[in-house]
Amino acid sequence: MTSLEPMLSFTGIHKQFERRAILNAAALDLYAGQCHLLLGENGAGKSTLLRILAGLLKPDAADIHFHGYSKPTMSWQKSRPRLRDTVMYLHQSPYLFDGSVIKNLSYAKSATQGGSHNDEAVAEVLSWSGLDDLAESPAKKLSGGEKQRLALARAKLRNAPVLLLDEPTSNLDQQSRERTIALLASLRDEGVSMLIACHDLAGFSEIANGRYHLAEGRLVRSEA
Ligand SMILES: Nc1ncnc2c1ncn2[C@@H]1O[C@H](COP(=O)(O)OP(=O)(O)OP(=O)(O)O)[C@@H](O)[C@H]1O
Repeated sequence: MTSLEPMLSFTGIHKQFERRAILNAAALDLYAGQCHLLLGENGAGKSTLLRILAGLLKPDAADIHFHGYSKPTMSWQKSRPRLRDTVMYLHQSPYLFDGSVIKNLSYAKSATQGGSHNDEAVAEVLSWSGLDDLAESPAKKLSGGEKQRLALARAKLRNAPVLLLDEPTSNLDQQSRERTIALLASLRDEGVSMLIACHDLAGFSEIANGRYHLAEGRLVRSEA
């Protein structure tokens, strides 16, 4: 599922830390059902950008346009509540609660939909992520790859239209990396818009529709 018009556009993103420009008039579009990679050296500003896009970090300036939404381009501040509803940011090390895998999923669902424990949707994402056998295991004891899959299962439950992922496969072995990438491909095919920060293509090129390269505060886009 692809669409020619972006669902979300950011322009004029500026961010400085201690007078150093990390983002300098950066601009970026996100499309339903498309996956873009965000490439850049260590310290280029990838995590900073993702946190701004997710409504978590205030930029010095940024204009945001939600396509198909009646309001015109808005400032980051005004867009923030809508960004928080639309965009989900997944950390490199997923943040998990004490308690079982299923508790982590049930909580994720109830946070937005008031759902009950162990319902059909939770069972479905457990199966989707290949975590059925670990449903009752403590989430914090999972391997790195299992934690990533749990984070993706939670994201699927929440139905976030946009997912931002910060190095989701770093420190994973080949098999876990492939399983994670397969889940990402499935989310993209369901219409989720994705932006994945990574240092190199690291296996993502097969699911990417295009790339943004961040260097010296500027984002340069290229197609896959
Ligand atoms: N709160 C802050 N205060 C000052 N400087 C910061 C702050 N947060 C990030 N930085 C600096 O901004 C730059 C960009 O950091 P960021 O974490 O966004 O880079 P990155 O591209 O994600 O790096 P990596 O690939 O190593 O994760 C770095 O030089 C970092 O030290």
